[in-house]
Amino acid sequence: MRLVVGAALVDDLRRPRRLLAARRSAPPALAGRWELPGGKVEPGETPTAALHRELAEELGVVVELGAEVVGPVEGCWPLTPELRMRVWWARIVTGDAQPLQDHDELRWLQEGEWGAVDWLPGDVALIRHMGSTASQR
Ligand SMILES: Nc1nc2c([nH]c(=O)n2[C@H]2C[C@H](O)[C@@H](COP(=O)(O)OP(=O)(O)OP(=O)(O)O)O2)c(=O)[nH]1
Repeated sequence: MRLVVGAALVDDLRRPRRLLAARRSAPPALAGRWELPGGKVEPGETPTAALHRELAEELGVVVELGAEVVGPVEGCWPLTPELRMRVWWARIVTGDAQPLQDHDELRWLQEGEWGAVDWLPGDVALIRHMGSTASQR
């Protein structure tokens, strides 16, 4: 089982309205679908260090992490039989997010429209959960 980390990048950690979605450019089976920026945790790396590294590589940003979006399986969100993801709310503190690596488009989704893009299948339940918790704040 491999651990993936992802960031729910939002405009405001206390009252999230806009969420950043990233469109994958590869591999062909996943290209064109939308995901949270992030990636696999490398051996010897902590999950949050991996997340900061991936966000710098993929988007060119430095972020502040907020609370973890705790998933239903040992705190994780199951993606595939081989992959699980841990997710943190996050806010950009330095930089302007650009699709530098792995993505060909970024989109800030407005409040109430977080489900409006074609998310990877493993993300659908997570995005629905995040939308409902965000709207309760
Ligand atoms: N980053 C990210 N990956 C996701 C999400 N949902 C989802 O199913 N995945 C899957 C897609 C990939 O199979 C896997 C993440 O691997 P990746 O290929 O992005 O990781 P990486 O950048 O570290 O790349 P590599 O080491 O495999 O080259 O998790 C998501 O929301 N964010």
